[in-house]
Amino acid sequence: MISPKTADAAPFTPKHTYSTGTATPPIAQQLHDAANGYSMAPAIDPQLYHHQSLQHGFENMGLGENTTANTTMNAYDFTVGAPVNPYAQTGVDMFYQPQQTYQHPLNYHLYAPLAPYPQKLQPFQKNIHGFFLSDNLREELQKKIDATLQTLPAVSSILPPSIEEYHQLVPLDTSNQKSAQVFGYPSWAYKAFSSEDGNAYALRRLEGFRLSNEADIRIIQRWRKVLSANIVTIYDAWTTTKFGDSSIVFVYDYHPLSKTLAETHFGPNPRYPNPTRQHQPTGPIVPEQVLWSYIVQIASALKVIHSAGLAARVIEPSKILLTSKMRIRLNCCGIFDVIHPETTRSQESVRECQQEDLTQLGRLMLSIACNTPTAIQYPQKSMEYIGRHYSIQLRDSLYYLYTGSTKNIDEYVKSIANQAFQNFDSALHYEDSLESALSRELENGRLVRLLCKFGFINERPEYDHDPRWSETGDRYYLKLFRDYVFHSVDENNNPVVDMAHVLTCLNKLDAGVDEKIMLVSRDSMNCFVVTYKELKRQVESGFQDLSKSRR
Ligand SMILES: Nc1ncnc2c1ncn2[C@@H]1O[C@H](COP(=O)(O)OP(=O)(O)OP(=O)(O)O)[C@@H](O)[C@H]1O
Repeated sequence: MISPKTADAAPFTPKHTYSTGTATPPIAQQLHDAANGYSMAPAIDPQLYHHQSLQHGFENMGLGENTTANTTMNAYDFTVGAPVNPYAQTGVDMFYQPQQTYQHPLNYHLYAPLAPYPQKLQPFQKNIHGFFLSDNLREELQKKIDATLQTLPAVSSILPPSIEEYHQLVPLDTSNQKSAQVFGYPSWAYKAFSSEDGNAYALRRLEGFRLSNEADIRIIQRWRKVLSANIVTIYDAWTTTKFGDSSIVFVYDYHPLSKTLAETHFGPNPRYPNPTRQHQPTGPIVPEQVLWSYIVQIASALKVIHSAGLAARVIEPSKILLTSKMRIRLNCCGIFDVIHPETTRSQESVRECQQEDLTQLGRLMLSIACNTPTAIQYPQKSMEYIGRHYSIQLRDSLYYLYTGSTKNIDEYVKSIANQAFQNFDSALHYEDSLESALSRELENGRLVRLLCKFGFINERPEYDHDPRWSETGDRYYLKLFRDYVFHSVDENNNPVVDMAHVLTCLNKLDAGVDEKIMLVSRDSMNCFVVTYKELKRQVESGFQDLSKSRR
């Protein structure tokens, strides 16, 4: 449960800043403040500013301790964040803005969207997507959370309630027909929660496996250190009899809602359906860009694995996970090294396995490009097909791989460097769009806290007889402000449901800006001109009063 104290978080107090580089406000601003009857906010002390603004972030999260004016931390103690003047040594720094002229603190009530801008809008236009995550991304993330938290009480009678530190097992397999094709043992995948850290993990169980030598499992310690964005990280392995047989279980990161490449390309609902459903290559359906992206990502994983003196040995369509948009990861790494330890005992056999990884990569990509898992059985036809529909670079690259002509991963990575750069560029574009999406959510947590305070204060029955809330009382504005924000009507008396208006008003209230608004009484007989600053003061004092009466 979130403590009600969270709403107690220190309010956001922007300070006046002026670009003259001095602490004195411009005359126009002084007149404006005087006319409004407000005293000046304290001038910025550069010694304090940086620390305060950092601290402010924590306070706003309801986590911080109060800062005091005696803080002695020097803003320039922070090497990161202090701007560097590139002209300082050359004597041509007159065009370089000194630090004091930056407008600090930032105007938190203003939204400044980050590129890329999907739609061109006029400066005064805003749409709801400018404030929140896109529906698609939100839905995807929410579904992932749902899948992570899902439990299946119905299976609790079939599966053990816990194994080692893991409990609440949920089967991940999409069918209960198990083949032993890949590992030689039927394998099962489960999601489970760890009681040590509360996180979800994927457990991979090989049914009927007996470990003959305890030392064989130690290789997992080496695999734990193999970290790559294209590998599902492994954590642990142990044998167990809790399933009613002798099984071995491997613990991996859980990636909710992932699909294997087999499910994606050859499953019942393939992403690029083969129109004839025959084991023959068909039309150029999988875009070449997708193929290169897979190749580059798998090559990147292999580079890390081979550099660690290991071999992947699971370049199989059913053992590669598509964990989000165009993101693939090698799954089940390390299992073969435990169940067939003989192949890891000499450098020569490891090298053979590494060579086999490259051949398997060629076979895998051949089958995906030809849209059929059996493409490798017709190498001639498949290559002709690829030659007809894809670039020469792709055709040659696959040919060298699956025929075993590529000597090692380093050589291969060099040969696909141009594709790796393209892939890198796409990844950076995607990162930009995610960062832009993140910035839209930035202020929303703050607004929720403000709304909570507002909810605590407004329309409390015990205020009914409080003179401060009566039509002549000083809190009356808050009531009218609530009407102004949420209950406006248009000229035809229809409700105005405008999220942008609500968010803009709340942001200005939170920042306590000097802007004035006109509030009209419910009977339209009176109107009041009041600043957000004044309203903010009233929200704070209303909330403080409530908090005091709580104690
Ligand atoms: N680490 C993981 N995180 C999330 N989901 C996973 C993870 N590992 C596997 N899965 C999911 O579990 C399901 C079963 O995976 P599995 O590797 O057993 O595939 P399979 O097609 O059943 O292969 P096989 O026939 O070899 O068992 C797949 O849908 C896969 O996406």
